[in-house]
Amino acid sequence: MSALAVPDPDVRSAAAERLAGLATPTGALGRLGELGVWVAATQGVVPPRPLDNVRLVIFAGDHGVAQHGVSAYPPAITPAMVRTFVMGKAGVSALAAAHGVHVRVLDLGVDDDLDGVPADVRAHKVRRSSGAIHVEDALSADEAAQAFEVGRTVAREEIAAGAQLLLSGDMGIGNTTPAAAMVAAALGLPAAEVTGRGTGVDDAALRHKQVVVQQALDRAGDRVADPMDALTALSSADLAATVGYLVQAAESGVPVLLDGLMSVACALYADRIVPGAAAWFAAGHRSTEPAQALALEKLGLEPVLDLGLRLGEGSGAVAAVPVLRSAVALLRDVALLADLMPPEES
Ligand SMILES: O=C(O)c1ccc[n+]([C@@H]2O[C@H](COP(=O)([O-])O)[C@@H](O)[C@H]2O)c1
Ligand SMILES: Cc1cc2nc[nH]c2cc1C
Repeated sequence: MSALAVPDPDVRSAAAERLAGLATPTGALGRLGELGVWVAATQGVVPPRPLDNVRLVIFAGDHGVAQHGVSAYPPAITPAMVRTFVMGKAGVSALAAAHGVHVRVLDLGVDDDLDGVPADVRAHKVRRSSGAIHVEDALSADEAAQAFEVGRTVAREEIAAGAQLLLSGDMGIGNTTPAAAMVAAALGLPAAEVTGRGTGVDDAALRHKQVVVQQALDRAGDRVADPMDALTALSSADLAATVGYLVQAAESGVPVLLDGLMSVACALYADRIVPGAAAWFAAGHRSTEPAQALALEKLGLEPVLDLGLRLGEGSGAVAAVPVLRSAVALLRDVALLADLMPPEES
């Protein structure tokens, strides 16, 4: 792979200079100022263009581990929610409608034929459910590569549709278990430090979930040193596709707003596969999952929002879109102080 471009450093400097010259007190725009500079650098232009075409892809799949007491909800929720996204009635659908974000949902590994769901949603299925990671690999190496390529292709399609900002979302009962294992494997941490309550498991189920995550890590062993092998052992079709999507966005120089644990765990792997990819990512929100916080820290990303959200679906990323648009509006539309003041007598 050729070296990854970074967001334009000259444009970043020019944007920082414009920010410093706005008719606002120095530093008064706080994070909004920094975000505007980041968007300008990713676009390669000052002032940045308005983010009119923002596109979310929700990667859906089931997880064998969900049959083993790690979630507060049954796997049947996954296909039900895919149908709900298609109807535009999920939590993320309401947010996306409110904020003018285009939503696409893709089945990578839902354990259901999804009869009656539009063909484009079903066209990328890699397999029905992924392996139960504490006892078997999530995927074959070929399936991992196939899912990764689907993610890349989907990102290219979204970019061809004019995406100025891409968002990644997830749907899959049980997916906080593989995502936590992915983060533990990447950071060399034990299960106890990364495992969270997901959809809200009780104390006993949380302890069991920790054991399951540790079994998965022990089973995968040294293979986690290679990121694609780690995805084969510990992820799923939907998560491997998300990694490919994020890699392609970074390689295409399109900025990404990340969501909760699954999105950020996949960003960690995108940055392992293509070092420097994280420069193209911003964190939409802080989820309640400990592994998400650990992965964000490793990536050097500070979340825009901290609302106690743990919905997934891309909801935290969509909720942060108005903040990013605000940042762009300020850097575009505020006068320069120098234009308002008569030149100083020398
Ligand atoms: O985004 C997050 O950080 C997040 C945290 C907890 C739960 N979720 C969502 O809930 C589901 C996974 O939770 P669980 O308990 O089944 O592993 C999945 O559909 C996710 O979208 C998402
Ligand atoms: C209802 C429901 C909606 C979701 N959206 C993302 N994960 C979810 C899990 C459940 C249980």
